[in-house]
Amino acid sequence: MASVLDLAPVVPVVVVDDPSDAVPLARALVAGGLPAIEVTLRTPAGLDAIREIADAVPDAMVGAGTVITPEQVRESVAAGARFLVSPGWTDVLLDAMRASGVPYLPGVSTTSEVVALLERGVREMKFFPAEAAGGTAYLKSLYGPLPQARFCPTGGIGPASAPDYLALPNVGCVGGSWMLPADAVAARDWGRVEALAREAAGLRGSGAQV
Ligand SMILES: O=C(O)C(=O)C[C@H](O)[C@H](O)COP(=O)(O)O
Repeated sequence: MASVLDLAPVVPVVVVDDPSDAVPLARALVAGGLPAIEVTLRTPAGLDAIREIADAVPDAMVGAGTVITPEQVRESVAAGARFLVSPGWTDVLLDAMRASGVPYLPGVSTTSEVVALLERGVREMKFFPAEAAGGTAYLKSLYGPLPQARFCPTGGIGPASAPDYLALPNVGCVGGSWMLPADAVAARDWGRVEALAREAAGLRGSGAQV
């Protein structure tokens, strides 16, 4: 199964309020070079947005974020989600994600959660909330004892800090919403979203960090 961490260096995290924004927004992200898109289920429009992007933007790889129940796992996959991301995990949620047939990233923020996932055979995780939970320093510290765990840090990351995360050997990609500023989305300024996506797609690791 393809790894979510290797889809793209930057995964935009999208909160859709108006379902009619979903397709133009996804087109702008894809045009800017960010094809892997996490649409959160935080808003009621989330599932419809996934469905519309899956149907109308074939070059996008749309996934579902904020997945916290087995029902949301099933609904997301039925709507066309090609990967699943959760902010945290339980065994119930993990079982449903495993059974979904699509790649998934359970969320962690502590060492014990990482160890518990490794114990269950899962090596790829979301690190959330990245900045608040310790940022790059925390991930560097985890790499010593737990080099087999790989992460997609998300939460509070922007264009200035993303290269520092991407330079870490245990980071496959970063997630974030910085290329979707609320005022640009409200104004339906898809050109600005595309330009910010292009900048984000050009970000790479800033050099060896460990
Ligand atoms: O909705 C979820 O499932 C989450 O886990 C939270 C999001 O991934 C982050 O809130 C995005 O982070 P920002 O780039 O700080 O906006």
